[in-house]
Amino acid sequence: MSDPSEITSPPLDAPAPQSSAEVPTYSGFVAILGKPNVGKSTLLNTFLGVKVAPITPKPQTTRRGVRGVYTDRQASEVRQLVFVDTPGFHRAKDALGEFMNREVRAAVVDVDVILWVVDLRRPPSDEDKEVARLLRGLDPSTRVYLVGNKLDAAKYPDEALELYGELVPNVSRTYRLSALEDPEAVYALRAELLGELAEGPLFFPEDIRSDQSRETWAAEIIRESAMTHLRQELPYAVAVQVLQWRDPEGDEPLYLMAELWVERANHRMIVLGKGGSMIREIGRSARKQLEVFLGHRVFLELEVVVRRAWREDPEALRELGFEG
Ligand SMILES: Nc1nc2c(ncn2[C@@H]2O[C@H](COP(=O)(O)OP(=O)(O)OP(=O)(O)O)[C@@H](O)[C@H]2O)c(=O)[nH]1
Repeated sequence: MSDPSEITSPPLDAPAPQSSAEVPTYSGFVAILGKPNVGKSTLLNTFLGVKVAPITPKPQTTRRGVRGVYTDRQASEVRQLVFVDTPGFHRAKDALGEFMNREVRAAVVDVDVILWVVDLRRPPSDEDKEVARLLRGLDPSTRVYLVGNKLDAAKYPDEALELYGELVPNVSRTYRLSALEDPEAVYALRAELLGELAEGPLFFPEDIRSDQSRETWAAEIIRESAMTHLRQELPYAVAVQVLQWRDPEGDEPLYLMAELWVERANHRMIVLGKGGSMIREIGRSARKQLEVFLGHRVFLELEVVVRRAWREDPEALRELGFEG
Protein backbone atom coordinates (compact mmCIF):
# COMPACT_ATOMS: atom_id res chain seq x y z
CA MET A 1 0.00 0.00 0.00
CA SER A 2 1.87 3.08 -1.09
CA ASP A 3 -0.79 5.77 -1.19
CA PRO A 4 -2.32 6.92 2.10
CA SER A 5 -5.56 7.76 0.35
CA GLU A 6 -6.06 4.03 -0.15
CA ILE A 7 -6.51 3.67 3.57
CA THR A 8 -8.31 6.80 4.62
CA SER A 9 -10.13 9.65 3.06
CA PRO A 10 -11.28 13.10 4.13
CA PRO A 11 -14.25 12.92 6.51
CA LEU A 12 -17.57 12.47 4.79
CA ASP A 13 -20.31 13.87 7.00
CA ALA A 14 -23.17 13.00 4.73
CA PRO A 15 -21.87 10.51 2.23
CA ALA A 16 -23.41 11.02 -1.16
CA PRO A 17 -24.67 7.83 -2.74
CA GLN A 18 -22.41 6.74 -5.60
CA SER A 19 -24.00 5.65 -8.79
CA SER A 20 -22.73 2.66 -10.67
CA ALA A 21 -24.42 2.64 -14.00
CA GLU A 22 -23.28 -0.73 -15.37
CA VAL A 23 -24.20 -3.30 -12.72
CA PRO A 24 -26.72 -3.55 -9.87
CA THR A 25 -25.51 -2.35 -6.47
CA TYR A 26 -26.44 -3.59 -2.97
CA SER A 27 -25.64 -1.80 0.28
CA GLY A 28 -26.42 -1.65 3.98
CA PHE A 29 -25.28 -0.54 7.42
CA VAL A 30 -24.05 -2.91 10.11
CA ALA A 31 -23.52 -1.76 13.71
CA ILE A 32 -21.03 -3.60 15.91
CA LEU A 33 -22.22 -3.33 19.50
CA GLY A 34 -21.07 -4.74 22.81
CA LYS A 35 -19.53 -3.89 26.16
CA PRO A 36 -15.88 -2.78 26.30
CA ASN A 37 -13.09 -5.22 25.46
CA VAL A 38 -15.15 -8.02 23.89
CA GLY A 39 -13.30 -7.72 20.56
CA LYS A 40 -15.41 -5.33 18.47
CA SER A 41 -12.43 -3.52 16.95
CA THR A 42 -10.66 -6.81 16.24
CA LEU A 43 -13.78 -8.05 14.46
CA LEU A 44 -14.07 -4.86 12.38
CA ASN A 45 -10.41 -4.96 11.37
CA THR A 46 -10.75 -8.58 10.29
CA PHE A 47 -13.92 -7.80 8.32
CA LEU A 48 -12.03 -5.07 6.47
CA GLY A 49 -8.64 -6.71 6.19
CA VAL A 50 -6.96 -3.44 7.22
CA LYS A 51 -6.34 -1.76 10.52
CA VAL A 52 -8.99 0.89 11.04
CA ALA A 53 -10.01 0.72 14.68
CA PRO A 54 -7.40 0.77 17.46
CA ILE A 55 -6.89 -2.43 19.42
CA THR A 56 -5.29 -2.72 22.84
CA PRO A 57 -5.94 -5.04 25.78
CA LYS A 58 -7.48 -2.19 27.81
CA PRO A 59 -11.25 -1.59 27.88
CA GLN A 60 -12.70 1.55 26.26
CA THR A 61 -9.99 1.84 23.64
CA THR A 62 -12.45 2.80 20.95
CA ARG A 63 -13.73 6.27 21.65
CA ARG A 64 -15.59 7.06 18.49
CA GLY A 65 -17.92 5.32 16.11
CA VAL A 66 -15.42 4.50 13.41
CA ARG A 67 -17.04 3.47 10.21
CA GLY A 68 -15.37 0.92 8.03
CA VAL A 69 -16.45 0.21 4.49
CA TYR A 70 -16.12 -3.10 2.69
CA THR A 71 -16.94 -3.21 -1.01
CA ASP A 72 -17.06 -6.40 -3.02
CA ARG A 73 -17.09 -5.87 -6.78
CA GLN A 74 -17.97 -8.81 -8.97
CA ALA A 75 -18.43 -8.77 -12.73
CA SER A 76 -22.22 -8.77 -12.39
CA GLU A 77 -22.78 -6.69 -9.21
CA VAL A 78 -21.25 -4.56 -6.46
CA ARG A 79 -22.03 -5.06 -2.76
CA GLN A 80 -21.09 -2.66 0.02
CA LEU A 81 -21.19 -3.11 3.81
CA VAL A 82 -20.79 0.00 5.97
CA PHE A 83 -19.70 -0.94 9.49
CA VAL A 84 -20.39 1.26 12.47
CA ASP A 85 -17.93 0.34 15.20
CA THR A 86 -19.27 1.68 18.47
CA PRO A 87 -17.40 2.67 21.61
CA GLY A 88 -17.85 0.02 24.33
CA PHE A 89 -21.15 0.64 26.09
CA HIS A 90 -20.43 1.37 29.74
CA ARG A 91 -21.53 3.39 32.74
CA ALA A 92 -20.67 7.02 32.02
CA LYS A 93 -18.34 8.55 34.57
CA ASP A 94 -17.47 11.83 32.84
CA ALA A 95 -18.35 13.98 29.83
CA LEU A 96 -16.28 11.78 27.53
CA GLY A 97 -18.10 8.69 28.80
CA GLU A 98 -21.46 10.32 28.17
CA PHE A 99 -20.37 11.26 24.66
CA MET A 100 -19.42 7.62 24.04
CA ASN A 101 -22.76 6.28 25.24
CA ARG A 102 -24.62 8.80 23.07
CA GLU A 103 -22.58 7.61 20.09
CA VAL A 104 -23.64 4.04 20.79
CA ARG A 105 -27.33 4.91 20.90
CA ALA A 106 -27.04 6.97 17.70
CA ALA A 107 -25.18 4.14 15.99
CA VAL A 108 -27.96 1.59 16.31
CA VAL A 109 -30.68 3.72 14.75
CA ASP A 110 -31.19 3.17 11.05
CA VAL A 111 -28.90 0.21 10.60
CA ASP A 112 -29.82 -2.97 8.76
CA VAL A 113 -28.14 -5.39 11.14
CA ILE A 114 -26.71 -5.15 14.64
CA LEU A 115 -23.90 -7.51 15.55
CA TRP A 116 -24.00 -7.88 19.33
CA VAL A 117 -20.52 -9.03 20.29
CA VAL A 118 -20.02 -10.90 23.57
CA ASP A 119 -17.09 -12.63 25.26
CA LEU A 120 -17.72 -16.38 25.33
CA ARG A 121 -15.15 -16.90 28.05
CA ARG A 122 -17.53 -15.43 30.61
CA PRO A 123 -21.23 -15.37 31.46
CA PRO A 124 -23.10 -12.07 31.02
CA SER A 125 -22.00 -9.26 33.35
CA ASP A 126 -24.02 -6.22 34.46
CA GLU A 127 -22.57 -4.30 31.51
CA ASP A 128 -23.76 -6.99 29.07
CA LYS A 129 -27.18 -6.76 30.68
CA GLU A 130 -27.24 -3.01 30.02
CA VAL A 131 -26.44 -3.62 26.36
CA ALA A 132 -29.20 -6.26 26.30
CA ARG A 133 -31.66 -3.74 27.73
CA LEU A 134 -30.77 -1.32 24.92
CA LEU A 135 -31.31 -4.09 22.33
CA ARG A 136 -34.65 -5.17 23.79
CA GLY A 137 -35.87 -1.57 23.47
CA LEU A 138 -35.27 -1.45 19.71
CA ASP A 139 -37.88 -1.68 17.01
CA PRO A 140 -38.66 -5.43 16.79
CA SER A 141 -37.96 -5.40 13.05
CA THR A 142 -34.25 -4.64 13.69
CA ARG A 143 -32.15 -7.69 12.96
CA VAL A 144 -29.88 -8.54 15.91
CA TYR A 145 -27.21 -11.21 15.44
CA LEU A 146 -25.42 -12.48 18.54
CA VAL A 147 -21.70 -12.96 17.91
CA GLY A 148 -19.95 -14.99 20.61
CA ASN A 149 -16.27 -14.05 20.32
CA LYS A 150 -13.04 -15.45 21.85
CA LEU A 151 -14.13 -19.01 21.11
CA ASP A 152 -10.45 -20.01 21.09
CA ALA A 153 -10.17 -19.29 24.82
CA ALA A 154 -13.67 -20.29 26.00
CA LYS A 155 -14.21 -23.35 28.21
CA TYR A 156 -18.02 -23.48 28.03
CA PRO A 157 -18.92 -21.58 24.85
CA ASP A 158 -22.32 -23.21 24.29
CA GLU A 159 -23.49 -22.57 27.82
CA ALA A 160 -22.27 -18.97 27.70
CA LEU A 161 -23.94 -18.33 24.34
CA GLU A 162 -27.22 -19.66 25.68
CA LEU A 163 -27.10 -17.32 28.68
CA TYR A 164 -26.49 -14.33 26.42
CA GLY A 165 -29.23 -15.41 24.02
CA GLU A 166 -31.76 -15.59 26.85
CA LEU A 167 -31.25 -11.89 27.57
CA VAL A 168 -32.49 -10.66 24.18
CA PRO A 169 -35.52 -12.44 22.67
CA ASN A 170 -35.18 -10.60 19.34
CA VAL A 171 -31.81 -12.19 18.52
CA SER A 172 -32.46 -13.84 15.17
CA ARG A 173 -29.13 -15.63 14.70
CA THR A 174 -26.11 -16.67 16.72
CA TYR A 175 -22.46 -17.20 15.78
CA ARG A 176 -19.47 -18.56 17.69
CA LEU A 177 -16.09 -17.44 16.44
CA SER A 178 -12.65 -16.12 17.23
CA ALA A 179 -12.04 -12.75 15.59
CA LEU A 180 -8.39 -12.96 16.55
CA GLU A 181 -7.53 -16.57 15.71
CA ASP A 182 -9.92 -17.58 12.97
CA PRO A 183 -10.31 -14.98 10.22
CA GLU A 184 -12.02 -17.56 7.96
CA ALA A 185 -15.02 -17.64 10.31
CA VAL A 186 -15.19 -13.84 10.16
CA TYR A 187 -15.03 -13.90 6.36
CA ALA A 188 -17.87 -16.45 6.33
CA LEU A 189 -20.01 -14.09 8.43
CA ARG A 190 -19.06 -11.23 6.12
CA ALA A 191 -20.14 -13.29 3.11
CA GLU A 192 -23.52 -13.91 4.76
CA LEU A 193 -23.97 -10.21 5.49
CA LEU A 194 -23.05 -9.34 1.89
CA GLY A 195 -25.51 -11.91 0.60
CA GLU A 196 -28.38 -10.42 2.62
CA LEU A 197 -27.99 -6.84 1.40
CA ALA A 198 -30.91 -5.17 -0.27
CA GLU A 199 -30.50 -3.53 -3.64
CA GLY A 200 -29.53 0.13 -3.16
CA PRO A 201 -26.92 2.77 -3.97
CA LEU A 202 -23.34 2.58 -2.75
CA PHE A 203 -22.80 5.04 0.10
CA PHE A 204 -19.05 5.42 -0.39
CA PRO A 205 -16.73 5.32 -3.38
CA GLU A 206 -15.49 1.78 -3.92
CA ASP A 207 -11.87 2.46 -2.94
CA ILE A 208 -12.66 3.91 0.49
CA ARG A 209 -12.40 1.81 3.62
CA SER A 210 -12.94 4.30 6.41
CA ASP A 211 -14.44 7.74 6.87
CA GLN A 212 -11.79 8.80 9.37
CA SER A 213 -9.44 11.57 8.28
CA ARG A 214 -5.86 10.40 7.88
CA GLU A 215 -4.88 12.59 10.86
CA THR A 216 -7.47 10.89 13.10
CA TRP A 217 -6.31 7.51 11.88
CA ALA A 218 -2.66 8.31 12.69
CA ALA A 219 -3.64 9.80 16.08
CA GLU A 220 -5.42 6.55 16.98
CA ILE A 221 -2.32 4.51 16.10
CA ILE A 222 -0.16 6.76 18.28
CA ARG A 223 -2.66 6.57 21.15
CA GLU A 224 -2.79 2.80 20.86
CA SER A 225 1.00 2.69 21.12
CA ALA A 226 0.90 4.99 24.17
CA MET A 227 -1.72 2.88 25.92
CA THR A 228 0.15 -0.33 25.23
CA HIS A 229 3.42 1.05 26.61
CA LEU A 230 1.99 2.86 29.60
CA ARG A 231 -0.08 -0.12 30.75
CA GLN A 232 -0.57 0.18 34.53
CA GLU A 233 0.52 3.75 34.91
CA LEU A 234 -1.99 5.90 33.09
CA PRO A 235 -5.37 4.43 32.35
CA TYR A 236 -7.36 6.63 29.96
CA ALA A 237 -6.19 10.18 30.36
CA VAL A 238 -4.11 10.36 27.18
CA ALA A 239 -5.44 11.98 24.03
CA VAL A 240 -3.55 12.47 20.79
CA GLN A 241 -3.94 15.18 18.23
CA VAL A 242 -2.00 15.19 14.96
CA LEU A 243 -1.14 18.81 14.22
CA GLN A 244 0.96 18.46 11.09
CA TRP A 245 1.05 15.98 8.24
CA ARG A 246 3.50 16.80 5.48
CA ASP A 247 3.58 14.51 2.49
CA PRO A 248 7.11 13.63 1.41
CA GLU A 249 8.89 14.95 -1.62
CA GLY A 250 11.17 12.43 -3.29
CA ASP A 251 13.10 10.33 -0.82
CA GLU A 252 12.21 12.34 2.24
CA PRO A 253 10.27 10.69 5.02
CA LEU A 254 6.67 11.72 5.56
CA TYR A 255 6.60 14.22 8.45
CA LEU A 256 4.06 13.92 11.25
CA MET A 257 3.82 16.05 14.35
CA ALA A 258 1.46 15.10 17.17
CA GLU A 259 0.66 16.21 20.69
CA LEU A 260 -0.11 13.82 23.50
CA TRP A 261 -2.40 15.41 26.05
CA VAL A 262 -2.21 14.42 29.68
CA GLU A 263 -4.13 15.83 32.61
CA ARG A 264 -1.35 16.50 35.12
CA ALA A 265 2.30 17.48 35.25
CA ASN A 266 3.23 14.20 36.95
CA HIS A 267 1.46 12.29 34.16
CA ARG A 268 3.65 14.18 31.72
CA MET A 269 6.75 12.93 33.54
CA ILE A 270 5.44 9.34 33.30
CA VAL A 271 4.75 9.63 29.58
CA LEU A 272 8.17 11.15 28.94
CA GLY A 273 9.90 8.48 31.03
CA LYS A 274 13.45 8.59 32.34
CA GLY A 275 15.51 10.77 30.01
CA GLY A 276 12.65 10.62 27.47
CA SER A 277 12.89 6.83 27.16
CA MET A 278 9.13 6.17 27.34
CA ILE A 279 8.06 8.71 24.74
CA ARG A 280 10.85 7.49 22.44
CA GLU A 281 9.56 3.94 22.77
CA ILE A 282 5.94 5.04 22.15
CA GLY A 283 7.09 6.99 19.09
CA ARG A 284 9.23 4.17 17.76
CA SER A 285 6.50 1.55 17.79
CA ALA A 286 3.86 3.98 16.43
CA ARG A 287 6.22 4.99 13.65
CA LYS A 288 6.84 1.37 12.69
CA GLN A 289 3.12 0.73 12.38
CA LEU A 290 2.51 3.91 10.42
CA GLU A 291 5.31 2.99 8.02
CA VAL A 292 3.82 -0.44 7.39
CA PHE A 293 0.41 1.00 6.57
CA LEU A 294 1.62 4.02 4.61
CA GLY A 295 4.32 2.12 2.74
CA HIS A 296 6.73 5.01 3.33
CA ARG A 297 9.34 6.13 5.84
CA VAL A 298 7.88 8.35 8.56
CA PHE A 299 9.47 11.02 10.72
CA LEU A 300 7.29 11.27 13.81
CA GLU A 301 7.64 14.10 16.27
CA LEU A 302 5.77 13.81 19.56
CA GLU A 303 5.18 16.41 22.23
CA VAL A 304 3.62 15.79 25.62
CA VAL A 305 1.49 18.67 26.90
CA VAL A 306 -0.61 19.14 30.02
CA ARG A 307 -4.27 19.94 29.29
CA ARG A 308 -5.96 19.95 32.67
CA ALA A 309 -9.20 17.95 32.88
CA TRP A 310 -9.50 17.70 29.08
CA ARG A 311 -12.11 14.99 29.44
CA GLU A 312 -14.45 17.50 31.11
CA ASP A 313 -13.61 20.41 28.81
CA PRO A 314 -16.06 20.78 25.90
CA GLU A 315 -13.59 22.93 23.97
CA ALA A 316 -10.83 20.32 24.29
CA LEU A 317 -13.22 17.53 23.28
CA ARG A 318 -14.24 19.51 20.21
CA GLU A 319 -10.59 19.99 19.22
CA LEU A 320 -10.20 16.23 19.40
CA GLY A 321 -13.22 15.76 17.17
CA PHE A 322 -15.65 14.48 19.82
CA GLU A 323 -18.65 16.56 18.75
CA GLY A 324 -22.07 15.91 20.00
N1 LIG B 1 -8.42 -14.81 22.88
C1 LIG B 1 -9.01 -13.90 22.10
N2 LIG B 1 -8.80 -12.59 22.33
C2 LIG B 1 -9.41 -11.69 21.51
C3 LIG B 1 -10.24 -12.10 20.44
N3 LIG B 1 -10.70 -10.99 19.82
C4 LIG B 1 -10.17 -9.93 20.48
N4 LIG B 1 -9.39 -10.34 21.49
C5 LIG B 1 -8.61 -9.50 22.42
O1 LIG B 1 -9.49 -8.78 23.27
C6 LIG B 1 -8.94 -7.49 23.58
C7 LIG B 1 -9.93 -6.39 23.24
O2 LIG B 1 -10.14 -6.36 21.84
P1 LIG B 1 -10.77 -5.08 21.10
O3 LIG B 1 -11.01 -5.50 19.70
O4 LIG B 1 -9.95 -3.86 21.36
O5 LIG B 1 -12.14 -4.94 21.89
P2 LIG B 1 -13.29 -3.84 21.79
O6 LIG B 1 -14.55 -4.54 22.10
O7 LIG B 1 -13.20 -3.12 20.49
O8 LIG B 1 -12.87 -2.89 22.98
P3 LIG B 1 -13.34 -1.37 23.31
O9 LIG B 1 -12.63 -0.51 22.31
O10 LIG B 1 -12.83 -1.18 24.69
O11 LIG B 1 -14.80 -1.30 23.23
C8 LIG B 1 -7.62 -7.39 22.81
O12 LIG B 1 -6.57 -7.76 23.68
C9 LIG B 1 -7.80 -8.44 21.70
O13 LIG B 1 -6.59 -8.97 21.22
C10 LIG B 1 -10.41 -13.52 20.21
O14 LIG B 1 -11.09 -13.97 19.29
N5 LIG B 1 -9.79 -14.35 21.08
